[in-house]
Amino acid sequence: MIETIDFEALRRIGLQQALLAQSLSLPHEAGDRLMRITEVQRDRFTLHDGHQPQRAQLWPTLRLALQMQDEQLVVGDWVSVRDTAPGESWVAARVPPLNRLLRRDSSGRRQALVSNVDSALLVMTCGHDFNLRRLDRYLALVRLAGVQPVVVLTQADLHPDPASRLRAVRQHLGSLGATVPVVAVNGLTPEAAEPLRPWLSVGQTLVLLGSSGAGKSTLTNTLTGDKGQSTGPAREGDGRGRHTTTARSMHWCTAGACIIDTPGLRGLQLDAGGDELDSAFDDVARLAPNCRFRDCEHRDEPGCAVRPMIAPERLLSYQKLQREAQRHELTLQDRREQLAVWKARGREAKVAIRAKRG
Ligand SMILES: Nc1nc2c(ncn2[C@@H]2O[C@H](COP(=O)(O)OP(=O)(O)OP(=O)(O)O)[C@@H](O)[C@H]2O)c(=O)[nH]1
Ligand SMILES: [Zn+2]
Repeated sequence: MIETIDFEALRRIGLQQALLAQSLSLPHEAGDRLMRITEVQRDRFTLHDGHQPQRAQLWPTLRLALQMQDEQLVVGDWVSVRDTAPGESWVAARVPPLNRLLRRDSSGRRQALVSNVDSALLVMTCGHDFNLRRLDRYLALVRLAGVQPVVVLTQADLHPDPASRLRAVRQHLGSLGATVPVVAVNGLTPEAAEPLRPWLSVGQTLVLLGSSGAGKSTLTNTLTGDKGQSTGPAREGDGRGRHTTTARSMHWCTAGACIIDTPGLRGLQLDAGGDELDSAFDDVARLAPNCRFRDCEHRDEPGCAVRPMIAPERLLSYQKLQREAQRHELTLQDRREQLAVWKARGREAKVAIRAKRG
């Protein structure tokens, strides 16, 4: 692929050295091109090469490989695209992503949301949508993937005292606050971009997460100058792009960054076991070894080192998510045990058949 690569153009839409290096070891044919997925419609994709968008379908071998690994291609993935005829293009291989936001769907299966992102804007309003427990859930989702979170409180213009909301979030986050910036904006005005500058420069990729009505699309439209995603970073917009958020899609900020808008995630379930969750709640987990009792649940035990240091709401979030993680681990354990039983039965059956045949 290297001979046809326009690195500058790809860098503008988020390509990093590490991904480029990975792409070189993919199986490829002459003429394959490196592109980024900007939208997914089942087995059809919209892709971009930094100059223009293009459509492609999923190459059958790749479809099979993904199916076998229970994986999906998502917005943000880098892929190689192969043309077999004019107007007939295929996604032939995926560059292993640097990171992915993962959740579990209602049947407990792992589902990727987006990949290869640098930062995640956790969007909620200063008003009715303000919810610290939900914020903790999103925060864990993002920290589990090693992605930089930024809390964005929208509708600051409608709230009598947005500064009090900022304070509430900072208090809630406690020691974690040092690594999680919190800003309040009016998403309808261009000034909303100001406090977000550090995450908006060329080559960066950010994703917007939050419930429906939190102001994600409004912020996207403001940051992209309402250009919409069909136009791409190198061309001027025609204003057609305004979308309703029913699917994830990548857009281009006027300041240069790539931005992925997502629909609200109702009933978000994390894809993490207890230990992984501890790493996402390191503010809590770090203190736990100092509790008097090794199995302290940080509720009303004497000598608890966690409770005095962590905001009560955040501790509740941690305990709730830990319970979910443990249930998830149990389900996985059940499945493994079930599988072992089936395998054993299969072996017994084979033995019985052989014995019968003599
Ligand atoms: N006054 C004011 N209104 C805002 C602000 N941000 C969003 N709104 C309004 O709030 C409503 C919801 O905003 P959206 O951007 O559609 O919310 P969303 O998060 O994209 O919602 P979904 O697309 O359903 O996921 C819209 O009517 C916006 O105009 C803001 O900062 N100030
Ligand atoms: Zn404790």
